[in-house]
Amino acid sequence: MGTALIYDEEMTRYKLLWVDPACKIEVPERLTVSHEALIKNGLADRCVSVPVREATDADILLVHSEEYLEAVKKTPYMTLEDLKEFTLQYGDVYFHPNIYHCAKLAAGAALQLVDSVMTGKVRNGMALVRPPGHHSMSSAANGFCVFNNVAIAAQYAKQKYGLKRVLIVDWDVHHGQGVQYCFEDDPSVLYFSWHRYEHQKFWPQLRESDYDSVGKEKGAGFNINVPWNKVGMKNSDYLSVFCHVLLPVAYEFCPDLVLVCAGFDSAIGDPEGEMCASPDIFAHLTHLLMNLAGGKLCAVLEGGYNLTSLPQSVCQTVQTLLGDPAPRPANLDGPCESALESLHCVRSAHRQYWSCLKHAAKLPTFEISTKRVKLAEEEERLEKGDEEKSQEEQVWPEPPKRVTPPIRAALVLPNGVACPDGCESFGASEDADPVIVNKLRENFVKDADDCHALTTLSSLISLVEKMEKNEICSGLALVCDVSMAMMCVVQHAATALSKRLLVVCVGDTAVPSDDTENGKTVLVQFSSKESEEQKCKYYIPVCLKKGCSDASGFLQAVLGLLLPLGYEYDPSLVLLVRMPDSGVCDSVWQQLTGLLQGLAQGHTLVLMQEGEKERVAPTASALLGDAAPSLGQLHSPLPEDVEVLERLRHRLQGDWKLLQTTAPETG
Ligand SMILES: CC(O)(O)CCCCCNCCCN
Ligand SMILES: [Zn+2]
Repeated sequence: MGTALIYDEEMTRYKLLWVDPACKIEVPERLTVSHEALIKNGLADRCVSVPVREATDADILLVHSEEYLEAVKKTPYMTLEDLKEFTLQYGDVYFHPNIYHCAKLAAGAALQLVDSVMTGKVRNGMALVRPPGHHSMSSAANGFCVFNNVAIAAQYAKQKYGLKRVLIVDWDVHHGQGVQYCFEDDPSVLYFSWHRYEHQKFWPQLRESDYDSVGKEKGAGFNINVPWNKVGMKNSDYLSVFCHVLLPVAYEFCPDLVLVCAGFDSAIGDPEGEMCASPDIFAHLTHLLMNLAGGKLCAVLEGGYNLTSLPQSVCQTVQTLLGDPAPRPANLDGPCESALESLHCVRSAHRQYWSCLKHAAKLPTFEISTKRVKLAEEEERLEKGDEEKSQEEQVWPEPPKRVTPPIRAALVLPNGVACPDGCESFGASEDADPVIVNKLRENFVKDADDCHALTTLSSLISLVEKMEKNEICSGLALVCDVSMAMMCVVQHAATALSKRLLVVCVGDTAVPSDDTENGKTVLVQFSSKESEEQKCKYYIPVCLKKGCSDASGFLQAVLGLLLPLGYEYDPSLVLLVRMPDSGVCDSVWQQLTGLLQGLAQGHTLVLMQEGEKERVAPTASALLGDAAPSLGQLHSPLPEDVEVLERLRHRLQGDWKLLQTTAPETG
């Protein structure tokens, strides 16, 4: 299934008609440069073009009051003076004779997107709209927003499709208070937002935008606010919050649909956000959400005011929705202290609502609050000092071209095992390097005349070579001895490949720990066997009580440990090894295979035992980028597993900064 793109140039036909410094950044060009970039990069014509429609009164009344709608209906007939007068009652927003029409199209576009995804016409999609929506409230326009496009879409989806749970992810740099107010007592809609806050000094300066607004009554726990109390947040800060807050909770919530308030003012260069995250981070944020809700994801444009980073970020998002592997994340150096404090506060505030956070460190409330006040005062003084600090022009490299290899998935299968559609069957190329073959023979093939093992291994080696050259994206091999094949690839990667290898071993087996000494290989093993304590930074045994058979424990380990560590390590190849007795179920296996493709530009090589041929089809579908099946609502992870995870994170966070979830204790 494809990706929908919804855009109509009618939404560019309104603009600010008078002087208002607060609103001058919200210009029609935001939409035109974004759409033109999608065309220029050949992404628009890879999408399914879906037309906009006007939201009906009934649609709008799902969120807004009748009096507000009636008032807005009058604006097309107002004089300039009346429009100015009408605008005065709201904050940081402007009206125009054509904005009501455009606001109906923006909301209607979001609804068209929901229909396209929910009816299975497409898998996911993006709506390029203006005016934005997430600040508008039941009876008020606010922050460039007239109707709350995404809130209307959530109510519409629940009503029309009987959805039980909708996740709204708001990665815009402003707090979508309109969305929060709409759903704060509603446990069927989980609203997640990060936003520039600076201890309530940044617009809209609301007390209820802080981390302790967790939702009300039945909705308690279903509103997650991550305040950024400093500007300059980077890719590491964003990924940390996804791995340690949003994703664990989102998987536990198990939404039927994911809506994204896709604001790109959280990217570098934006005058509003003043953050430093690069546009390609949105490829990863999108990728990390694409295995929720069976891949049903609707992204609706909110903010984004830098006309260079906005189109770049939009292209990164759409290209990922189309299934292209994400670029390797630029050097991730761990979250900053302010982000860690926010992370700690949010996890602590939600401990009581989400079992994945149950063991999150508590907030020593007294100490943290006084520390925060001290920090804020300190910042106040500094702020005074550099009042005149103008926003220096930020520059950043053009996001890397994301070329998809001609072969998406290559499979090395024994005779008689069918190769699923979309995959290429891969055999040892005749020109297998004789030197390598001989070395294999010596090192790995026990009885030298076992030509079957030899051909399989040489196929593996040439497969790895072709992945290295980006001729093949991912691979899957059924081998007679998984451990031996793993050693062979580890050995080859350590010597022949110049880059880093991440080995993810699912299930018990002896692993080549000596090879992890050279820092070229990190090996993470999930099993149920307590392994002898390894002090090595590069061999990480994750011992789970029920091994990989307990979905929630295993998934929390993947989200909270494997992913952050994998992102920080930034391998050029991921080797995913499934042991015969791993006990991992297909849907968890597919989630893992899907999530890991955010690393190494999707270069994932899967090794499985020959006997597991019924695993070939589900694994191949994950390698082809199909969304993994939903895991269902996850029960609490076993306390022992959460304990193991917390201890491991604590032990490793000195070496792996993205594993941190609390600010280092300051003296
Ligand atoms: C969709 C959105 O969240 O991007 C809207 C942001 C509104 C910002 C209002 N204040 C602007 C102050 C100008 N320096
Ligand atoms: Zn914004």
